[in-house]
Amino acid sequence: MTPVLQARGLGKKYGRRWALTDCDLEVPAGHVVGLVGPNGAGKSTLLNLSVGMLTPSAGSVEVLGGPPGAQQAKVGYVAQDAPTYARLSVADHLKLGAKLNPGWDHAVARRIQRLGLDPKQKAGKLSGGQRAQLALTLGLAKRPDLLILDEPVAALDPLARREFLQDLMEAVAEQELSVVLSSHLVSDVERSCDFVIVLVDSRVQVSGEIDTLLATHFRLTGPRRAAKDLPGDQHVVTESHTDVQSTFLIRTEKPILDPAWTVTQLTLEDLVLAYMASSVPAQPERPVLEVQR
Ligand SMILES: Nc1ncnc2c1ncn2[C@@H]1O[C@H](COP(=O)(O)OP(=O)(O)OP(=O)(O)O)[C@@H](O)[C@H]1O
Repeated sequence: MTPVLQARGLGKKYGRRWALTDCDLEVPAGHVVGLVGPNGAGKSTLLNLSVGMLTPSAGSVEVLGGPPGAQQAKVGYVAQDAPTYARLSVADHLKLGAKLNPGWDHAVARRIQRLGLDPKQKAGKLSGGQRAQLALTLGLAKRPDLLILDEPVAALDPLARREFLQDLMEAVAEQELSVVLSSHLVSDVERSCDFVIVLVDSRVQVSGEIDTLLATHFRLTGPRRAAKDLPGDQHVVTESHTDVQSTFLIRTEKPILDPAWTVTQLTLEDLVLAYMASSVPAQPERPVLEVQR
């Protein structure tokens, strides 16, 4: 099956600064993909490259098997600022969407009603969260094969955020939709995604199906030992030591046989934070990934 998103050596620089570097990715169809990373990591840059709003400075990206922008009817994109037409009413947006998109889902009006949005209200007069709801609803109603959402729930209140992510998961199950959504909240990704891409400081640190990643990453705690003395199949993501004890977060496909270790399973949050910590030395002022429940 054609991957919905495939990047090879993809990079983008603004002036002299790389916002995305050496990005190799393959995202299979049928997933809700969480693109997670702190502010300024390069998430929007990757998404904008994927929809053809930016051109790469290096490498290439394919969307649904073709160049970005070639299959506009099949790709839905909601940018970070939830763009809408300020002077058009909510109802006008639905009419316009129906005219422009052959596969338009006319049941969308019910969702607008459920959200309590007044069809006569001009989009410019909606609150930030309401505007985001409108933009996301239009994105879903287009019934694309791939929906790309940049920080889709950032402006929503906690209940609306939960409901939207639930709607998204239902749409994926019903419409054979694939979704790539960016977030700096691990909890959003934990709740709604089954595939994760961790992007830190312009580089993809790890990507894959969440179940597979959690089944191959472990925390080992035991008597002090150097990383070089671990078996070759155990890739160290992070390590910390006291005088007598070592803790490693490792990735391995093989069973851990050494009885000296206490082996602990990781949560997604543990895994994401470990890859973030492994990417750069700690700096007090650097932005951190929010963990919010
Ligand atoms: N148009 C631009 N011109 C110059 N630099 C830019 C531009 N857009 C983004 N950048 C820089 O590229 C880097 C990555 O930005 P990007 O917006 O992709 O990050 P992000 O992960 O989406 O961040 P956030 O979570 O804050 O939205 C940042 O250092 C940012 O300052």
